[in-house]
Amino acid sequence: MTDTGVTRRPRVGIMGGTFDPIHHGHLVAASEVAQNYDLDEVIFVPTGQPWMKTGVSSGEHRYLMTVIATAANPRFTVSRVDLERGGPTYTIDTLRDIQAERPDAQLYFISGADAIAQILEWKDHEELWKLAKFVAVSRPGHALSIRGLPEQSVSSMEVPALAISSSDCRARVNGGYPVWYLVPDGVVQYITKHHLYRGA
Ligand SMILES: Nc1ncnc2c1ncn2[C@@H]1O[C@H](COP(=O)(O)OP(=O)(O)OP(=O)(O)O)[C@@H](O)[C@H]1O
Ligand SMILES: O=C(O)c1ccc[n+]([C@@H]2O[C@H](COP(=O)([O-])O)[C@@H](O)[C@H]2O)c1
Repeated sequence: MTDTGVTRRPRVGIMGGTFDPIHHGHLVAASEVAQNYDLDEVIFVPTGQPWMKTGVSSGEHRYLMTVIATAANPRFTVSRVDLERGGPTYTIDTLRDIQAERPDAQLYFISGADAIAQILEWKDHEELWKLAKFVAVSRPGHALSIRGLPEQSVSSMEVPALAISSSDCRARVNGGYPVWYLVPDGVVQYITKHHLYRGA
C-alpha cells in the first residue's frame, strides 16, 4: 500500500539468456535495471533450445550455474519454464508462462544491445509488446538502438560496460585461460568440476 491507499502492482524483471555460462555482464545488467526500474524481483530464465544458437551445453548445467550465480541476491530467482516447455525457446512463450504465474505483475524483459537489435526476427514479435515492457541495456561492442520499436513498450539504459561474453568465457576455458572474476566464483568451480568447455 502507498500513502494514497493504492496497491502498487509488483514489478518483475525477466532476464532471459542461454547462460552458457552466466557471467558478470548478465548479473550487472539485471542489477542495474532492477535499481533503475524499482523492480521487486528479477527472474533469470535459462533458454531451453535457443533457436538462433548451436552447440549449446545441457540445460541442466546452464540452469545450475544460473542458480549458483544468483543465490546470494534475495531479489534474484531462476525459472525453469523455458527448460520444461520443450522445443525451441521463444520469448512469446516465456512471457505467457510467467504472466500466467504472476497475473498481477508488470513484466520487464531485459535484453542486451545485441539481442534487442534482432528482436524483429523473434517469433510473433508484434505480440511481445502487449505482454511486457522491454529494457535494452548497453553492451561493449554493440550499438544500442531502439529505433523502429514501439516507444510505449521499449526503453534503453546505459549500464557499466563489462566486455564479457559467454563465448569468450568458453574459449578461455578451452584454451586453459582463467575465467576467475569474469564469472562468479561458484561458476568457475562448477565449470572445473564438470569439465565444461574443454575440447569445445
Ligand atoms: N556483457 C554484457 N553486458 C550487457 N548485456 C549482456 C552482456 N552479456 C550478455 N548480455 C545480454 O544478456 C542476455 C543473455 O545473453 P547470453 O546468455 O546469450 O550471453 P552472451 O554472452 O551473449 O553469450 P554468447 O557469447 O554465447 O553469445 C542477452 O540479452 C545479452 O544481450
Ligand atoms: O523469441 C524468439 O524468437 C527469440 C529469439 C532469440 C532470442 N530470444 C530470447 O532472447 C534471450 C537472449 O537469447 P540469447 O540467444 O542471446 O541467449 C533469451 O531469453 C532468448 O529466449 C528469443
